[in-house]
Amino acid sequence: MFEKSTWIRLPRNVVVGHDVLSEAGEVITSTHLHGRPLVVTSETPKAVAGDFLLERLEAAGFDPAVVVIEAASFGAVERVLEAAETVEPGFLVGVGGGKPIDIAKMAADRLDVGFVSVPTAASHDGIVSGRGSVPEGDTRHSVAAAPPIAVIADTGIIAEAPWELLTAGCADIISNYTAVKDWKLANRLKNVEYSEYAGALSQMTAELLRDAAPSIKRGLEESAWIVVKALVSSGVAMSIADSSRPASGAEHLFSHQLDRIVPGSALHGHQVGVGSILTEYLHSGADGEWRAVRDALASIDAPTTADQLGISDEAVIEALTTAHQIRDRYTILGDGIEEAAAIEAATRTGVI
Ligand SMILES: NC(=O)C1=CN([C@@H]2O[C@H](COP(=O)(O)OP(=O)(O)OC[C@H]3O[C@@H](n4cnc5c(N)ncnc54)[C@H](O)[C@@H]3O)[C@@H](O)[C@H]2O)C=CC1
Ligand SMILES: O=C(CO)COP(=O)(O)O
Ligand SMILES: [Zn+2]
Repeated sequence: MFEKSTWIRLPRNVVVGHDVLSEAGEVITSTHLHGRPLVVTSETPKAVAGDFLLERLEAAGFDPAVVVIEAASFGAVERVLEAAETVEPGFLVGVGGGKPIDIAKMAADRLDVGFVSVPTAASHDGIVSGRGSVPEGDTRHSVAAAPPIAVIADTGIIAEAPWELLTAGCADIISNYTAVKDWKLANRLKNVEYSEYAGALSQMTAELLRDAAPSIKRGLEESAWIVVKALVSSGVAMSIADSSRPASGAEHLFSHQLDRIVPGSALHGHQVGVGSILTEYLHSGADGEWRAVRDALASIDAPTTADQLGISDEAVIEALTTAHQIRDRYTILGDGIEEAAAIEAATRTGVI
């Protein structure tokens, strides 16, 4: 008897383009979300988009409230839940980079209300995904949550964000190459469930972005458009898989470990990009495809070395040799690699 079943939860409205934040009231109304919006944001995103969004929501007849968070932590989720006790929101809106969006997503899930994603930077592929990524002690959780009901990505705002945030988003996408390789490896060696559709979509997204690299230029709104579309596509792959596996392998474990060892040194996307060079080397060897990964990163101006990340060689080696401990996710790192092997990989690829 056939007993398999699956739920694929995807956003209903994905609205991308110039000045679309002006239409926020209309976009949200069309999703049939009701009640008070609770806007979850951080300081800069509030200034560049949050305050304007509050105005637009009021103009559309909503009575919004706002909570400002600083970090991606379970404590921040609790702060939003506390704010929700008085606001009694009908839905949550995450405005910002990956951190406020993840917090709003997880808090909405806990409150069992809808969630709207308003990225102010194309810096990560959590814009659309049904996951939250949160550090806790010496581990990093990939928390299941509902994906946004609507995404409002204003390319005017995103194009004005610092260029580094856009190159970080590109690198987060380029890292899909190695994430998919790790996922396939885990399927072969550990019988981890693998989705051909999610894997193919994730890989194709990285390929399309690599091919579009010549059109991705500083200060060009068209570039924000290209990158946001790729981030949406990558997030959909995670929703199809119901896991961050299509977009997060050993290169992400490496980055999560750097967040612990040298917190705040570099952007998530930049760290996973450099991690991808290293793990591609571990997958395919000295004559393998690590140069293609490095060149793809360099072509969009993303860091390819520890120096460019602003991270010491020692931190890179420590992160690479301990990344497998971050979570129970089988990757090319297996049960851990020897320090000598890590030094060899980092030296041969020019990362250190
Ligand atoms: N849930 C998921 O599937 C995914 C989650 N993530 C998570 O997202 C986070 C990384 O995202 P980031 O956006 O790099 O972090 P972030 O939210 O800390 O943003 C990075 C910086 O950009 C600033 N910023 C954002 N928009 C700006 C604008 N328009 N102008 C000027 N500054 C602006 C923020 O204030 C912050 O200082 C990590 O915690 C990562 O684990 C990343 C990928 C996928
Ligand atoms: O960053 C992610 C995908 O780009 C997902 O993060 P996790 O590794 O926490 O699942
Ligand atoms: Zn990522």
